[in-house]
Amino acid sequence: MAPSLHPLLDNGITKGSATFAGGKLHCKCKTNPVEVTLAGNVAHNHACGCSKCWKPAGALFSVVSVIPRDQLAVTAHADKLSIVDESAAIQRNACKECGVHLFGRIEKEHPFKGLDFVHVELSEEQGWQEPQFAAFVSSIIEQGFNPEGMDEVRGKFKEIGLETYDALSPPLMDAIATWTAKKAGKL
Ligand SMILES: N[C@@H](CCC(=O)N[C@@H](CS)C(=O)NCC(=O)O)C(=O)O
Ligand SMILES: [Zn+2]
Ligand SMILES: [Zn+2]
Repeated sequence: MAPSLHPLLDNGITKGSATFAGGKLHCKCKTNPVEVTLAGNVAHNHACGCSKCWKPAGALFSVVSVIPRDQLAVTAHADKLSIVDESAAIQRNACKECGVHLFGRIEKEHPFKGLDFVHVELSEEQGWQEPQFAAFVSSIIEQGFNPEGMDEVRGKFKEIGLETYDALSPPLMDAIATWTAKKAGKL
């Protein structure tokens, strides 16, 4: 059987809505779930194969996107959140009970500072921006995926119309490099 990329990818992609105004994310706790309210749609939604982004059980990839941090509020049970790895650029806030990551925030100087990372599958609302590309695809091997299966994985992304990259997409890599060049006074 073909491996599951992610439930939001395995059966093709559902397009988001241009007029969608946001909604709520919940962790998977049956009682007292952590609630995060997003006051707008997300951007740069993509599949990520890296080892740090939260994935649902059985999925090879995370589906992760960004939203300006001033459009994100923890609206219930914030006390259940804890930062997974304080030393990472992205401080991923996970529910201590169910392990779901509710949001990732960048506090240090970084090209994406000001944006929070979120997983729209934690919402029941429809209309979130659909995944646009697949990032850090080769990183799934680091987590034990058989390298011989990579053609199949990249082929599945191609079938659903997503480009695959082993870092971020070229526009995002260019944005990072531009930020770095400006910081160093080269641009
Ligand atoms: N191969 C590495 C890649 C990790 C990585 O660089 N992840 C990217 C995409 S989420 C990143 O920007 N990480 C910053 C962070 O996790 O703070 C892994 O799988 O752990
Ligand atoms: Zn939870
Ligand atoms: Zn990642």
